Amino acid sequence: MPFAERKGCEKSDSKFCGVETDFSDDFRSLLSFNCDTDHGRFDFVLVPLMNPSYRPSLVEGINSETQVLPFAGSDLVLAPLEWRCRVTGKISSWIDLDAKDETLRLDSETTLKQEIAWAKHLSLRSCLLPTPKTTSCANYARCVNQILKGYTEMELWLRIPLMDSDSEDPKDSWELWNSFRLLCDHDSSLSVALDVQNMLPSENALGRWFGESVKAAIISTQCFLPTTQWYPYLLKNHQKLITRFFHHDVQVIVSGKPVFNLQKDSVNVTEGMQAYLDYLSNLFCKMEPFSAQELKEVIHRDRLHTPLQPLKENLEAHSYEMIERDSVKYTQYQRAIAKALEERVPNEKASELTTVLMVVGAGRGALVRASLQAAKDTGRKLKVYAVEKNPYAVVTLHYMVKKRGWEGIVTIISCDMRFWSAPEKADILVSELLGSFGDNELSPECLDGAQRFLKLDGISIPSSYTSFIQPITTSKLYNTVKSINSLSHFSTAYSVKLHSVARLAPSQPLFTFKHPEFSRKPNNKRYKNLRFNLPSDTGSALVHGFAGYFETVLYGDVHLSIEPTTATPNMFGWYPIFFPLMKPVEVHPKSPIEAHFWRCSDSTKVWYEWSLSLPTLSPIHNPNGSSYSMGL
Ligand SMILES: C[S@@+](CC[C@H](N)C(=O)[O-])C[C@H]1O[C@@H](n2cnc3c(N)ncnc32)[C@H](O)[C@@H]1O
Repeated sequence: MPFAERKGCEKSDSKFCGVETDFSDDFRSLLSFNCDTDHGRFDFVLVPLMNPSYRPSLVEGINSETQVLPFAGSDLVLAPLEWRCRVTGKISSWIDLDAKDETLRLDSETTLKQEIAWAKHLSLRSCLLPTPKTTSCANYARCVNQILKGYTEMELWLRIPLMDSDSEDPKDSWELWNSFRLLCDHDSSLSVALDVQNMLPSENALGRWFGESVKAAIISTQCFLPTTQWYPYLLKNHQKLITRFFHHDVQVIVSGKPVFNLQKDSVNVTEGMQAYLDYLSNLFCKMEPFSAQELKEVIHRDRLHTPLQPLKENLEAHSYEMIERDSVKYTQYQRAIAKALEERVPNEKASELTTVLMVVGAGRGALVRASLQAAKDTGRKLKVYAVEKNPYAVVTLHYMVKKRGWEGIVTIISCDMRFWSAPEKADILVSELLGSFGDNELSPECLDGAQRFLKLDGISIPSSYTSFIQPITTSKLYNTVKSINSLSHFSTAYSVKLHSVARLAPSQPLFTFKHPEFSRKPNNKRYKNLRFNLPSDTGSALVHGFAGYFETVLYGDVHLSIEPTTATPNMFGWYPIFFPLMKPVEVHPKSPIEAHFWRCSDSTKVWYEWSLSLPTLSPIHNPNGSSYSMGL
């Protein structure tokens, strides 16, 4: 029974828990014993499909018609759905396709192909491939790659130890995974099953895996300690790790013999294993339930969206609806406007002076409302111009002004702010033309046009904004872009609610724009190169691209941010932006990443170009905005 359906664990998404078992030729009993009876209630078994003593070279006449391969029972012992949902096939762990011994190598290849063919016959959803014996695993990868290219319905999980603790000279096991998946050209049906042992790598080394395609975590019973009642429990770091796996839809599989809970008289092995499952269920139940907002957003995780272009295209009603739902944004704007009003008009002049405030890009009027509320709260007199170029949003603006009786205070201007001849100058210019990357909805170009009608000592809200970038591992997004099968999609930026990512180094500021900028001729072209160093205990990692964020100073100390370390709490209106790399780049400890970003423009459009110069050179992405640009 999935965790989510267990009593007390009623959460939105179900997580499954499996158990690793030995080979048995009585498959029916094995499954019932581990999944269906009071002895065990696991969701699925990870089990060898073939008798482990089998070696093709030792069997005479294997190809003759009378020879039966030593698989566990016939396909009839389980119903098709049981095979599919309750069994993950474990490919024989003795196989070594890169062995020097030719007989072993050929036996391994034959067995791998036979077992996969059987798993395919049974329509299994997934099979576990044994850990490569060494990093030199080209022949193993070649055979797996042939399988992947021939049959895409089944997932193959490569078993990788989270930490190589056996050898005297421990290697970074991530390298093993990386060699294998590079040889298989990032095939999306190839994933990782991580073996979790007692020793855990550093937090940064662990973090890398959350950007990789990890489908299962196999946790050894040796990781558990006994409570005073001899029930198994995990230490804090293991608890944290397993909870993180739950958050990332990783299936947990318990492996090994039960070590605790053995003092009961009638205890048998599976009752002991049930105690581990109970512990994991409790851990699952202890997770914070999703908030209403998180629940709504789950389906957007790792989904690539085309960033909005509110200047070139008129936003539709549902886009305004989404934008206006984020009440935190408007509260912050209201606070910033209140501050600006108080600074502009001293208390003693509050009843005499009228502040001229222009909301440029007024949309359906939410910032007009926030401005009037700020005026009411501070006791300041206000005259408002609402400038909007989308004629359909203007319809709603008129409706709102009429309904609220604001005709004497609010003037609606249906016009592009860059071309409007204002009848007077403004004290305060309020706008929200910000994209996930700050300037990517062309706020700089629009506000350069609008500052003509701002008084020389006038205030712009926002007063500045800065974009940030950060190198990330995200095999999921990389594979999504790759599946579109066109190089131009690697030269495009996407807005995306990042979930399956590893943030490899702290983000750094990229481009800043300040408003107003009366002192010089506006130049909104930018170029910057940034160096990122991975923390020394991360190990190596693969960079699939850059996550982009923005931070803005609305006024004084009132900020908005989507940069993860300074993010405005409970604000959900913007997802980060993602700049992919055509070819993911391997980064090693102590070798920095050097990224170059350009903001370019011509008379009709603005676009970004990006490239790497370290650790290797990459092509310059999106030259001349050929794949992705923002229309002026
Ligand atoms: C992101 S929406 C924000 C709407 C509203 N201010 C809010 O916060 O709810 C940006 C709005 O600015 C408008 N806009 C963009 N560029 C403009 C321009 N150059 N002149 C006038 N309006 C513009 C768009 O049509 C859109 O309604």
